[in-house]
Amino acid sequence: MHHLNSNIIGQKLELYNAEVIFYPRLFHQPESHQLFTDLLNQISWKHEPIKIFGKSVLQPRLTAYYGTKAYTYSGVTMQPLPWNAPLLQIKEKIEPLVNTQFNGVLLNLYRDGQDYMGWHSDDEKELVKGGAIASLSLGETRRFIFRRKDNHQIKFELKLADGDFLVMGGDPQKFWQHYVPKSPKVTHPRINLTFRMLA
Ligand SMILES: O=C(O)CCC(=O)C(=O)O
Ligand SMILES: [Fe+2]
Repeated sequence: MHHLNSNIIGQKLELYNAEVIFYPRLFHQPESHQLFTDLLNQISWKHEPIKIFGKSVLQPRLTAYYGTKAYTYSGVTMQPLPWNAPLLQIKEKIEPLVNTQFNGVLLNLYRDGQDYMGWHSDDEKELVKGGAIASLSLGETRRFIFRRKDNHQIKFELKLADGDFLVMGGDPQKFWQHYVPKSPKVTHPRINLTFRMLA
């Protein structure tokens, strides 16, 4: 059990050398549903390319980036759009909980189970070292899997459902990667937001 600056209690996950705290259903209905709809309508969703081994490839999901600092992610520099109302609504709830201030948020829209995110660590050099990454999931439940970088057989799986909140602190990105696999049976969309602190 982990107690952070409020009476909301999260579960600390037992991941080697990582500080990952899970808050199931931090947001619930009707607020989570209202946020999902507002984000779907008010975020400027784009189908953007990334660079893989120097080649430009469309990402298998829609994305957006908001905040106050530019962010280079998978070889592409994103200029932030200014915070909007639903993002501020979320930011104001999570910042006291995580006891930190975020200046950027990356949004992913998984339109259905064909959309996914490949294995990666969030270790871009412009992220503040040791800064937490705070992830909120809305809409459809999707699998979220960690694996150790030094032994890909060691895995840890979560199902991230509507309103679930996950804080990756300490240095999980150094020892672990994570991904959101395809889920062919899923037909409904999911939105994920990862709040970040950029130097
Ligand atoms: O959709 C998710 O839960 C993960 C998103 C993620 O890993 C990222 O944006 O870096
Ligand atoms: Fe990530």
